[in-house]
Amino acid sequence: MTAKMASSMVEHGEDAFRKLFKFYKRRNPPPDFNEVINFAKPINNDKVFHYELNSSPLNEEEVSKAGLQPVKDWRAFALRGYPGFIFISNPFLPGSQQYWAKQCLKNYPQKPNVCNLDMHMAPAETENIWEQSIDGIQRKGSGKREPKTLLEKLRWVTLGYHYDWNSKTYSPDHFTPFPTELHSLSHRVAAACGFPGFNAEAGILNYYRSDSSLGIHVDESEIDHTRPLLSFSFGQTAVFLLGGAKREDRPTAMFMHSGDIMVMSGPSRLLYHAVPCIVPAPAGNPLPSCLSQTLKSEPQNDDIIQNVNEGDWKVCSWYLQTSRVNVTVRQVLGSGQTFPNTETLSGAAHTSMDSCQKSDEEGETGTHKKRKTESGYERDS
Ligand SMILES: O=C(O)CCC(=O)C(=O)O
Ligand SMILES: [Fe+2]
Repeated sequence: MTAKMASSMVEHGEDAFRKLFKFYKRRNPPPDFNEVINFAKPINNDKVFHYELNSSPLNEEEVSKAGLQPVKDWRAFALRGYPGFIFISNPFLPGSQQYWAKQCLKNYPQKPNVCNLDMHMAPAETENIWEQSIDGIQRKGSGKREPKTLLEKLRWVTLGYHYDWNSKTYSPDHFTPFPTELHSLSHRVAAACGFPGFNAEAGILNYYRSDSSLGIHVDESEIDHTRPLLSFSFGQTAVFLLGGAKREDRPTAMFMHSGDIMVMSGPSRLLYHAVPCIVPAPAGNPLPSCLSQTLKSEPQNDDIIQNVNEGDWKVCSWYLQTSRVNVTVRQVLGSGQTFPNTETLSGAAHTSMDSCQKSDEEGETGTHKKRKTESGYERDS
């Protein structure tokens, strides 16, 4: 292929990744999801194989405190051609996803964490996103058109080292404590996947409404790429596209359901990926059944998982009937590593900014891109 052909393909959005991204993003008529790998169903795909996890570094009690089944019962998969990529099909204990979903919707958007609303609202106005939204949500049943609540306007939240969407860097000057319970969950999942000592230092929560998408990108801002990137999803199902080391490589499509965990490590740590769409919920079944389950036994005081009260769950389940929350957890620095000096950082930022702008979906109105704006990695909603 000539360079001219390649650049014309990019201009017209015709490379394999863009083509598939647009295919799944289309709403009318809805796309055919036949080719999308569904890890929740018996696998009949040559690309997929069972992945053996290592349950020995963890005891059952430890994982159950975080709301996870014993590691030996997890259904973990790998994909041929993607070494280091691990997909764990909902390893959560019945009822425990409610706790994690509530943390994502009620607690993690709270200060000192940073969210998209902070970009154009005064700190006092984004102090109580949850409380401010409750009244509006309760009025919604009245039939009158109510304005969008802050919860519905939430697009992203950052934790720990707060990712700077403009410079595409983390900085030691912009750090707040990483939530301890999410650190514990991540540490345990990473250990089961062969990464003991994982240190959760940065988190990005993405809030997807039914028409949201996330553009093609690579997560390369972390300083140490030998540590895995973990991803947890709650709520509606998404189509996830996992591409190659080159932006235009043809991706593999898979469903990410509520409770699923993805680990991108080794050679897969720096692969291009995207979320072209949220899959419409089946008629009459707006909430995935794993989110309607309740805990089998009363949580103990030293458990991470706690009961979610009825009022809080009412709000969460209303929101999740039309939304998906994804949490990615990252270790930014290797052990003993420190941040490079600012000079080096700003140089690196320029390079990645340029490549990102070239590679994004021009003409896709508002698709959520890795070049983050106030509204997220540029999304549709
Ligand atoms: O929502 C997802 O599944 C992916 C999120 C993601 O790629 C990111 O936050 O970098
Ligand atoms: Fe990502």
